[in-house]
Amino acid sequence: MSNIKSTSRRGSKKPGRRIFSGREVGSASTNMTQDRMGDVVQNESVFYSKAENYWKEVAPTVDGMLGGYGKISNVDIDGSIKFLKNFLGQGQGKTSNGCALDCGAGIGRITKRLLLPLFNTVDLVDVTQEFLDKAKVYLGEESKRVENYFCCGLQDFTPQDGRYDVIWIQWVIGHLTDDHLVEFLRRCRGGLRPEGLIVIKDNVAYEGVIPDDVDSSVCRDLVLLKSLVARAGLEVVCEEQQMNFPDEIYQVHQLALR
Ligand SMILES: C[S@@+](CC[C@H](N)C(=O)[O-])C[C@H]1O[C@@H](n2cnc3c(N)ncnc32)[C@H](O)[C@@H]1O
Repeated sequence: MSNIKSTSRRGSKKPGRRIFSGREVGSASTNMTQDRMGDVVQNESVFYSKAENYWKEVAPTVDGMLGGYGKISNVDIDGSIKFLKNFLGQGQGKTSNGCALDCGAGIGRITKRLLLPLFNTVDLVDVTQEFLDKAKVYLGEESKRVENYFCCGLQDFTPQDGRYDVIWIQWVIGHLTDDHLVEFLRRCRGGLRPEGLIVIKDNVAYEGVIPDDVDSSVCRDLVLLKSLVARAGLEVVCEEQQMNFPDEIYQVHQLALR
């Protein structure tokens, strides 16, 4: 979720975004659902610059990060804590609690409530400088355990080799083209420590690729998302749907990748 907004079949919205022009996004009747992202993104540089401009206008608040759905933040974070704790610990196959990377971090909503409580240090990366500036205040005293604020598009970002135990990527993959997402995930593999984990948590379409012209993003179905994950040489080791979100928003899935 580049934002939270409307899905096709049940007319849902995605956290992180409004309903598209006040109507269902990507419903079959609007003829906007596509099979491939290439059909949607015709001009890459326009796709990225439109998204950057969109986010520059968004308030640096939890509600802004979640497209007016700030009320779901607690449920989201609780679900993420439960999911992530399955993998953390000491010993064979367990992921350590050294350093995490928050991708498309925004003001640090996830860093504050999920990552800083579980990891010794956290880095943030986001394309919007204003959000990273706000994060330094929003994270308060605990911001002293943030080592880096990288202002960079994920399509251009390379995590430092072997630095991270967990790379958390939430509500941002829709802002990357298919090829850039695959390449970014490959670079993330290089950024992992032994037994490190990548988590994608995002909106999932029922079928096809649903574009959002307002924030310049897409929502992919699970089949496509998993095919991109596989192209990056990663395996889905656990998958779970986030429950207890409002009915009108997209389904949100969390995928643990190694
Ligand atoms: C829906 S918000 C989600 C923020 C955060 N992940 C959360 O869940 O609270 C999307 C974030 O992605 C960032 N973003 C958009 N396109 C990006 C890109 N290409 N690379 C990195 N960040 C991007 C925006 O600036 C914004 O902070």
